[in-house]
Amino acid sequence: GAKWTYSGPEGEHHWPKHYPYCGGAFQSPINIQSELLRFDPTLRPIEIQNYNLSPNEQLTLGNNGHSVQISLPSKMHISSLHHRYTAAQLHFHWGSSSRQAGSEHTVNSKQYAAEMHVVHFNSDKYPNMSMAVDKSDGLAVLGVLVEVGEFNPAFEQFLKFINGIKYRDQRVQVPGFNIRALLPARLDEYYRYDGSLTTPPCYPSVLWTVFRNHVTISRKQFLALATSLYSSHAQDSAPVPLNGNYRKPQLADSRIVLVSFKE
Ligand SMILES: NS(=O)(=O)c1cc(-c2ccccc2)cc(-c2ccccc2)c1
Ligand SMILES: [Zn+2]
Repeated sequence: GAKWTYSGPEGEHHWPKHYPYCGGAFQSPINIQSELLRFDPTLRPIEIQNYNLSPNEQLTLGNNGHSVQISLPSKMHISSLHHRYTAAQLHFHWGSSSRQAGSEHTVNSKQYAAEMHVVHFNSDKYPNMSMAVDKSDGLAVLGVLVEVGEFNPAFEQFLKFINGIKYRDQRVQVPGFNIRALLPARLDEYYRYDGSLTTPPCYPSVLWTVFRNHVTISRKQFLALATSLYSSHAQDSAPVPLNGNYRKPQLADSRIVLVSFKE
């Protein structure tokens, strides 16, 4: 589709011109505020299958010009929702070296350094991601808030290859690793709401699960993420740094955010 960016004339305020859903309802991300929360005792712990990948498996690590993403094998899935949601890819949103705040979801207006999204599609009802992406029950995304702190060995499993994908459309193969280790310890504590893709075309097709607990990466790891990549192609004369790739919180309207935990 048409180009879109996170700032300037193709920035998020202009997205609805080419992508009407971006100006519609049920948009993500949102500011998760205490006043919006409602405890829901039916929210079960997230159960994931086959996230522990062998190093013999190869994953594609790529720079799509808007984020760094890792393709995921279809044996990985979420088994605790009403339908099976099969993993497709994971990617990140982050700030910059001068602004260490780049998460999409905020919690009581606190913006974290970065955010990871593990994208899954409803494989019970749709044959592939493309058929699921614009359906109201099509996608389930696991959101993980990332703070700068302790070094994270799991993040290092792909960050160590990031200089191989500096430019748009570059891809490298990396050995599989335990994707579960990228998630917080507790999969039973999370925020839940109906929302959208946070990038164009902004389809309102995402069941959002944002874990209550953040993970940490070291400052050096954050800088690797925030300063290694360009959104421009290798041959482009003017390299455009890739950072600040987060959409700002959208109006929650009358949406309630369900929580799986009491206090
Ligand atoms: N941020 S997100 O989770 O809502 C999201 C989901 C998907 C997505 C991926 C596969 C199937 C369907 C949707 C793609 C992106 C994306 C990020 C950067 C550049 C372009 C697209 C972002
Ligand atoms: Zn995302």
